[in-house]
Amino acid sequence: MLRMSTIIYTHTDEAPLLATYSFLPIIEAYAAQAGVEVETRDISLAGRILAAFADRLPADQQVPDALAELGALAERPEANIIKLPNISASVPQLKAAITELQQQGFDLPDYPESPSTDEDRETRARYDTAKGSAVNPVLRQGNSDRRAPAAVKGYAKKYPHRMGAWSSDSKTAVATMGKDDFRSNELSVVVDADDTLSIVHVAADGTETVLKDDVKVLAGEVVDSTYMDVAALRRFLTEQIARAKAEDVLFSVHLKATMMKVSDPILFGHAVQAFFPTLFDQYGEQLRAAGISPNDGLGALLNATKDLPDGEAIAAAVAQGLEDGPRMAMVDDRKGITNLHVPSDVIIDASMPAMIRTSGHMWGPDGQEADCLAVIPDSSYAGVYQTVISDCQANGAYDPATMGSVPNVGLMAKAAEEYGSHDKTFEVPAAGRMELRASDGTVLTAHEVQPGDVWRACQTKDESIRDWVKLAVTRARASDTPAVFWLDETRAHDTNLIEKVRTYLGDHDTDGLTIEVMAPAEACAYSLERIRRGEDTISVTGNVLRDYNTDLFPILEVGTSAKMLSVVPLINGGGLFETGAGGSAPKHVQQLVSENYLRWDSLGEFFALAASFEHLAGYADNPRAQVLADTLDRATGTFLDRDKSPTRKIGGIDNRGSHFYLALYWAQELAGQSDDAELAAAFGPLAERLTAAEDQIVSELNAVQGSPADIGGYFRPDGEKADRVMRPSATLNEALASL
Ligand SMILES: NC(=O)C1=CN([C@@H]2O[C@H](COP(=O)(O)OP(=O)(O)OC[C@H]3O[C@@H](n4cnc5c(N)ncnc54)[C@H](OP(=O)(O)O)[C@@H]3O)[C@@H](O)[C@H]2O)C=CC1
Ligand SMILES: O=C(O)CCC(=O)C(=O)O
Ligand SMILES: [Mg+2]
Repeated sequence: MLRMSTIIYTHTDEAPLLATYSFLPIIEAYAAQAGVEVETRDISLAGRILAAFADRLPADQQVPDALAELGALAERPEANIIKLPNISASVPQLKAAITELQQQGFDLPDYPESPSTDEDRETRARYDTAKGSAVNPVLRQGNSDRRAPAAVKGYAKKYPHRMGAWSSDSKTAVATMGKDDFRSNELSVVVDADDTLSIVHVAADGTETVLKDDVKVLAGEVVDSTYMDVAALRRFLTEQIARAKAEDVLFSVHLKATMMKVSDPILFGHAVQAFFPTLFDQYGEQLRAAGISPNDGLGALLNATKDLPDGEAIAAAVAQGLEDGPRMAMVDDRKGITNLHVPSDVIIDASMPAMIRTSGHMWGPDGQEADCLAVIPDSSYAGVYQTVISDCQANGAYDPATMGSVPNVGLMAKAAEEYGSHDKTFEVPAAGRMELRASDGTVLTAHEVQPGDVWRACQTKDESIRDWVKLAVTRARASDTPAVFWLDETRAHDTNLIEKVRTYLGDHDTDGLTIEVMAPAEACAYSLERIRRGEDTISVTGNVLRDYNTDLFPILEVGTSAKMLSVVPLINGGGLFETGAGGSAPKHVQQLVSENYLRWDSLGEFFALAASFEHLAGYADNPRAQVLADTLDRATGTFLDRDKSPTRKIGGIDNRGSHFYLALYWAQELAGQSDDAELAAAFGPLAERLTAAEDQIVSELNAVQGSPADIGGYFRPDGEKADRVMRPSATLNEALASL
C-alpha cells in the first residue's frame, strides 16, 4: 500500500532514463519539502527481461516485476504515476539487450528464434512478454488527453522552428492498398452479454483448430475481426517498388512494428522479401535454417551472413537488390542503414510527420534529401497522411508562428482497438476459414483465408467508449474548442462506434458545443483548413489515430512531440502522467556516449510533473503539492520564455543545463510565493544560492562536453557511472543537498 502522498516516477530507457539521473534528484529534493515522497520503479526493457527470469537468477540478481505492480496500481484510485517513454523492443533490440545483460554477468538464455523444445518455447514466451509495446497497454487504464500547453504554443509563435518549404511539383505521395487489407476486410459486432469467445480455424477439409478460447468480452463491447490478404499485399508491394523506381523517388515503408508487435513485423518481412525477390527464392531455405527471418530486417540478415556457407553470395545479392531497386530511404546513409534494416527504426507515427516537416523529403543513399513514396499498406488511416501531403503541395508548408492546434482525445483504455490485438493475431496456418465464435457456438464473424494471411481480432470495451465520449465533451467545454470524432461510417468498426458515440453524447450537456463526426481524411482536411486560419480543433480518435495525431500535429506545430502535455485520467480515479508524446530518441544516447552531450528536451517531464502534483493535491488533500504545481507551471513558463531548452549543438546548455534552469526558476517561484510561508522560507536560501552560482554551475555543466562519456551499458547503464556523468556540477549537487 502506498502512502497517500506518493508519486511513482518510472525508470525507463535510453534518453529519458539518462535525463532521469539528472532531473530526479531535483524532483526528490523539492517534493520532500511538501511531504511528497517520490518512489521509482524500473520498467526498462532490461528490468523487464530480468523480472521475467527472476526465478532462474541468483538471489542477488533478482528484480521484482515492477510493471505488474504498476499495472495493478493503475486500477486503484491512489495511483499517481509519471511514465517516461520506454523502448518497445523489436526482436533485434531484444536480442541486443539480452547480449548486454549476459555480458554484465546475468546467466540468461539466448532468444530462441525458432523454438523446438518445450524449454525453448517457455523461454521464448518469457522473452515475448518484454517484446514490443509491453508497458503502455498495461499502464494505460484510461483514455488519453494530449495537447500542447498554451505556454508551448506561445513559445512556438515567439521562436518558430524551422519548417521545410513545399513546392507544388513535389512528387511525394502515400501508397496504400485500399482493398484486401485490414480496413476493407473488417467485420464488427457488438456483443449483448458477457461471454468468452473463441477463435477457430476451420481447414478446407473441415478440421477445426482452436487458436484461442479465452477471449473474455463484456456486454456492450465492440469486437472486430479482419485480415490482411498477403498475396494482395505482396502484389501491392511489388507494384510500389516498381512505381518508386519509375517515378525516381525514394522508397519507404511506414509501419508500427513496435506497438503492432505481432502483425507489423510480418508485414515488414513481406516488404523485405518483395524488395529482394530473388534473394529469398535462392537462399530462403538456408536463411530459415540459420534462424534468420526477413521480419527482423536486413540488418539482422546481413549480420548473420558471415556465419553462413553462402554468406558472401547473400551479401552480394543484397547489394545487387539495392542496386536494381528504387533508391531506398535511409535511416543513416553514412552507415548504409536503410529503411528496411530494422523493423523498429521507421515507426509511422514519428517518421511521417518528420518527413512532412522536411518538405516531404526523406534521406537518400547519397545523403541528399529527396521526394519519396511512403508505403502504408493498410488503408485504415493512410488517407490522413495523403491529405496533409496534398494540402502542403497545394498551399505550402504550415507556419508555426500562426497555425492553430489539434489536441487529441484518444480512445485508449483497456487496450482498446488494434493496439490490444496481439494475443488475438495469427499468421494463418492453412487455407480455410477463421471464425470468431460465441460460447454457444454462434459464429460472430467468419473470413475465408489463405496460408500466411494475417488475421486479427480487436476488442473495445463499452466502458472505455463511454469514458472517451465524456472526456471529449469535457475537453471541448474546458477549452471552448470544436471537437471532431474521426470515424468513418463506411468502416465496420467505426459504424458501431458512431452509434455508441451518438448515444453517449446524449448523457452530456453539449449545448453550445460544436461536435462533429467525420471520416479520418475528411476530418483531417477540415482541421487543416482551420489550422491555417489559426483555429484549434480537437481530434477525438481511436487508439491508432491517437498515436499518429499526437506526433503529427505537435511535430508540425511545435517542432517535436516532446513538448506535449499527455495525461491519462485513469478510469478508477488515479492519474497516469506521460511525458511528451514521443519516444525514447535512441540517437540522443549515441551523442551522449560519443561527446557527452544530451539533447533530450525534458519539457514533457516538467508538464507531467506539474500535472501529477496538481492531481496529488486534490487526492491527498495536500495544499503544498498544489503550491509545487503552481510554482512549477510558472517556472516552466519562464523557462520557455527565456528559451532554456537544450541547444541544438554542443557548446550551449544541454539537458543537464536545462534542468538547472528549471530548478533555479522553480526555487525562485517557491521562495517568492505567499501561499505557504514555510515553503517560501525553506526555498529562500536555495533560490539565493542557485541565483548567485548560475555562471559557476553552467560552466561546470558545460565543461564536460566534447569527450566520450562512459555510462557502462546501453540497455542497463551502471547507476553510479550514469549518475556521475549526468550530475557533473558539484556546486549544483551541494546546493540541492543543502535543502
Ligand atoms: N510513450 C512511449 O513509451 C513511446 C515509446 N516509443 C519508443 O521509443 C523508441 C524510439 O522511437 P522513435 O519512433 O524513433 O521516436 P522518438 O520520438 O524517440 O524519436 C524521433 C525523434 O523525435 C525527437 N524527439 C523525441 N523526443 C524528444 C525529446 N524529448 N527531446 C528532443 N527530441 C526528441 C527527435 O528528433 P528531432 O531531431 O526531429 O527533434 C527524435 O530523434 C522506440 O523504441 C519506440 O517504440 C515511441 C513513442 C512513444
Ligand atoms: O507503446 C509504444 O510502443 C509507443 C507508444 C506511442 O508511440 C504513443 O503512445 O504515442
Ligand atoms: Mg506515438
